[in-house]
Amino acid sequence: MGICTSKPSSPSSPNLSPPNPISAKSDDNVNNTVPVKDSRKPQSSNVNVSGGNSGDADDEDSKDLSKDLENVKKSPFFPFYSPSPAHYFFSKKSSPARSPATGNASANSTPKRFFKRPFPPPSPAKHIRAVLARRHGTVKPNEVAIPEGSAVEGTGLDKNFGFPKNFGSKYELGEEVGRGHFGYTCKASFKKGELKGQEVAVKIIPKAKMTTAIAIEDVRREVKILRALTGHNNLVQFYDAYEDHDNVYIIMELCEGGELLDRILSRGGKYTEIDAKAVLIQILNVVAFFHLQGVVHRDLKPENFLFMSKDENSHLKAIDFGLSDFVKPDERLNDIVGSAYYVAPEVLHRSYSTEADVWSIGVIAYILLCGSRPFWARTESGIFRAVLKADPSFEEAPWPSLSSEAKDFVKRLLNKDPRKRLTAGQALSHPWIKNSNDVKVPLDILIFKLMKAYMRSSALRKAALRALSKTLTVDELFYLKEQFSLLEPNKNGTISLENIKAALMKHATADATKDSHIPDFFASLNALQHRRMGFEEFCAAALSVHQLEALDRWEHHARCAYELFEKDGNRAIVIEELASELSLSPSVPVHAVLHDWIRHTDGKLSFLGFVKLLHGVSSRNLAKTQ
Ligand SMILES: Nc1ncnc2c1ncn2[C@@H]1O[C@H](COP(=O)(O)OP(=O)(O)OP(=O)(O)O)[C@@H](O)[C@H]1O
Ligand SMILES: [Ca+2]
Ligand SMILES: [Ca+2]
Repeated sequence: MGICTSKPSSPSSPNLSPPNPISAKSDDNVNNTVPVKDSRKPQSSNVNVSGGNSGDADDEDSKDLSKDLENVKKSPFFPFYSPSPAHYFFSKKSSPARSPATGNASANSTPKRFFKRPFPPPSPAKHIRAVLARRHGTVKPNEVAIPEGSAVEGTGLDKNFGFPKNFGSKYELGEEVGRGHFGYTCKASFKKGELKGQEVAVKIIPKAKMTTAIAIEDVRREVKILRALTGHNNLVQFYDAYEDHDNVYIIMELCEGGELLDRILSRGGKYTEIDAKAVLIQILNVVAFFHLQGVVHRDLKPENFLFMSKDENSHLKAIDFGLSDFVKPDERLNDIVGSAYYVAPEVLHRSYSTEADVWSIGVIAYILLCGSRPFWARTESGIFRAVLKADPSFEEAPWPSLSSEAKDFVKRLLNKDPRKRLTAGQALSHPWIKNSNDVKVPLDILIFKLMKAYMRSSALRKAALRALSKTLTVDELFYLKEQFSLLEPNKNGTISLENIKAALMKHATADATKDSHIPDFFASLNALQHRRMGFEEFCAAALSVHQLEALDRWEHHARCAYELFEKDGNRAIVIEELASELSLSPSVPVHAVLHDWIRHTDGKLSFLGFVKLLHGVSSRNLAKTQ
């Protein structure tokens, strides 16, 4: 498409910056003992929440070590431990790491130190301690967090959910099939009527465990989101919710194939690329669906995906919306939620949205392909440090024998910058995935966010984006073509505001989206009311500059685009006019800020100005860079 002499290379080549081979970080106290916990045992006895303190938990696991080791020795999975690829390389910029030997800073002193013993395989993940502390109220350190059998009355909390109360008369409760931190799940069957004898799953959440308003709100939202999200093949089907004095009962379809975690373990940790892809396609599909509905799951982990049957090729279903929430396209959430091994860096920084789920899928993908966790430490704070600062290794077995596309895929999901991370829809368009059977790229909510920003941009920025869109490669265009066709253009290959509205209404289930975002979104596209958009303009509107910037060939893209912009778009502009094009507020010192954006020889936009313009500027972020 572009006129640059050298075409950008295919994105299938690994294109993320290599890990920083500056120094290795050894996690404090990591000795590779194995904190495997059995999720099937009642967990209240091993939940330790230090009174509302989400900070250092370094002592926490050590207490359980001997028990953990015992569990591991007994574990049938012990022989499958693979050598760990997860040694961490910290960047020069990272804060000094404590050396276990000296307790001193050692960030630059131990290049490429390897852990001597293998990492443990993935084990059931515990929730972040801050999550539990907020949900159970302040408890003393090392105390059992949940006051067993605490009275439902007298707490001052409203534990009425407004659900029907006749669970017992409709269902016959059967054996327990699974257990998590908040609830346990049993089989049940209809007592009478047409469906008599038909089996369902019932997640039972004891009201005694709902000791805070947040815990109660979580259950309300869990049911609300389950009700709102219906009709996806990879989502557990919700039937109804009941309550009585003691419990809430969530009735769902019964998944009889067990958790993805158990399947990973029973396979000895590793999946072939083909098998991993089959799992990841289903996960990405359903997560793209959540995101389009304005729902962020916030607790994606292998325990929260169930197979429908024991069959090898069984369908996978997402479960457990206990920590999920609605999020509007421009909104950022700030509560730290999830399970430590899977939590995204921006969640720990308390400013995140749907991209955080994609990070968790990156962690799952890493585990599927190599059998180890990308970010591991024996303590919660150690895991957090790794998530924030370490680059997972792609150098140890089996990574060298895996395809470069597989590695590129995982790296692009584990990009620490959420703006540069692929979305679920883009991940389904990645070269590693896109040619597999059963891949249908779903409508991506990112397209709408980007189009909204484009419609609000100045004519100059639109011209710059148009130039950049002409440098896109075949692989990048694949995703945009898929998205464009989902908006159902007319015969001339153009889309209107009506097409966009219709596509959103069709792909987003009404219930969920009413609560989230669609009405404001349409308002922002009003400028499209009297015209149609062709594919070329759509590419300019829906390309993500941040994501292109994450590629090795970004410089090339940008230079080519600037050449095109010089031919068709660049023009002489004075600083005041540029400031007004950018709608900068009068408080921005425009001469100081925009000085280098304009070429002094001819008064046109410089390369720097062009790149800045591509990113889109606001008075706020300009003020920040000052
Ligand atoms: N529909 C279902 N069919 C079969 N088993 C199920 C179903 N839903 C849940 N389970 C089983 O029950 C377990 C606990 O359910 P769930 O994950 O919803 O509980 P939780 O207490 O919220 O978990 P967590 O500790 O991860 O927050 C699951 O891991 C799974 O083994
Ligand atoms: Ca769960
Ligand atoms: Ca849960």
